[in-house]
Amino acid sequence: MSKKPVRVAVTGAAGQIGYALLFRIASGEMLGKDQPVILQLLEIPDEKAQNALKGVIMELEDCAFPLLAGIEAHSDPKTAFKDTDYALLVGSRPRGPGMERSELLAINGAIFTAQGKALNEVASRNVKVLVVGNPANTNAYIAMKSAPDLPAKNFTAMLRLDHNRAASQIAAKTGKAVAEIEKLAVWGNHSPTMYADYRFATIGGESVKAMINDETWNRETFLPTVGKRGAAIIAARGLSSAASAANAAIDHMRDWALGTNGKWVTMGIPSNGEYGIPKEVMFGYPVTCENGEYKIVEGLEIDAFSQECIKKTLDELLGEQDGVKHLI
Ligand SMILES: NC(=O)C1=CN([C@@H]2O[C@H](COP(=O)(O)OP(=O)(O)OC[C@H]3O[C@@H](n4cnc5c(N)ncnc54)[C@H](O)[C@@H]3O)[C@@H](O)[C@H]2O)C=CC1
Ligand SMILES: O=C([O-])CC(=O)C(=O)O
Repeated sequence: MSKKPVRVAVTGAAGQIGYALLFRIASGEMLGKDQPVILQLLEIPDEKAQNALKGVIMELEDCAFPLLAGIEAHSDPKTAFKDTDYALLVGSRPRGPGMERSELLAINGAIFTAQGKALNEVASRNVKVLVVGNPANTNAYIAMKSAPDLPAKNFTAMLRLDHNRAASQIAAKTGKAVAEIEKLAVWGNHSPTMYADYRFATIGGESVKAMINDETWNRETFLPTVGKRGAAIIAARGLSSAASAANAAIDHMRDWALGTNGKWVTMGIPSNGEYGIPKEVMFGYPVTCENGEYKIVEGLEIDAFSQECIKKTLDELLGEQDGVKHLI
C-alpha cells in the first residue's frame, strides 16, 4: 500500500538554493523513494518573486514526478506552514563578497521571528525544522525561541555543508574515498569559527589523524579551508554556494528522518548542556539518528586545542544570541 503524503514547506523557493533543492525533494531523494510529498512553497509577497515561483512550479509539474502529490504557492508563512511535517527555512538574503555571515543578522533575523511564530501556530506538532538561511545557527535559535509551543529539539541549523566539506578535504588529503570516512565531527557555528574535528575519524577502521599525521596541516590548511570555503565560492562564482547547500539540506533531513545506521553526522541542534555548552545554544554537534530522532555522540575527549576552538565558536554564538535579544 502506498504511504500517505507528507507536507514539506520550503521558504525562499524561487531562490538559488530552492532551485537546486525542490526537484530532489520531489524525486524522493530526501524522504525516500516510497514517500509521496506535498510541497508548500513560500516566497515574499512581491510580484517578481511570486512570478518566479510560478515558473519553478511549472517546471516541477513538467517533471511529472510520481511522488509529487501536490504543490502549493504561498506568500504568507501562516498558510505555507499549515500542518507541515518538514520545514526547510532557506528564504533570506545571502551574503556578497567581503561580508561575514553574522552581518546578515540585522537583515535576516526578523524573518525567523515571524516564521517561528507561524510554525508555532499552524505546523504539525512533530514538524522537523531545518534553518539554512544565514547566519543559520542564530536564525534557528530565533525561530525556536519564537515557537514556545513546539519542542525545542524540532529546530535545527545546517552544519552539514561544513561536515561534507571537511570530509571532502580529508578524502583528498588521504587519497581515500569520501564514503569510507566515519566519525567526523564539526562543532559550533556555521561560520569560519566552526571546528572541524577529525581526531576520532576513521577510514576502513584506521585512524585518520594517524594517517595524516600533520598537525600543521590541520591547523593551517584544513581548518581555514573548510571554515572559509563559503567565501571562496562567493569569490569564484560571484554568488554563494547553492547546489552544495541544497545537497547538504537533503543530507541533513534524510538522515534525521530515515536514520544514519550508527554513522556520525553533524547537525546544529539546541544544546542540553552537553560538552559544557549552555542550554539552548544552537550548536554543531556530532550526532547519530534513529527513528526520526537525533542523539549527540557523548563522552568524546576534548583536548586543550579542541577546547580552545570550541570556546571560540561558542563565544561567537553567544555574542550573536545577545545581539538578537530584541527579536525574541
Ligand atoms: N547554512 C548553510 O550552510 C548555507 C546557507 N546559505 C544561506 O541560504 C540563504 C538563501 O540563499 P540563496 O538561495 O542563495 O539566496 P537567493 O537570494 O537566491 O534566494 C533567497 C530567496 O528567499 C526569498 N526570501 C527572502 N525573504 C523571504 C521570506 N521572508 N520568506 C520567504 N522567502 C524569502 C527571496 O525572495 C529569494 O527568492 C542565504 O541566507 C544564504 O546565505 C547558503 C549556503 C549555505
Ligand atoms: O558562505 C556563505 O555565505 C554561504 C554559506 O553559508 C556557505 O557556502 O557556507
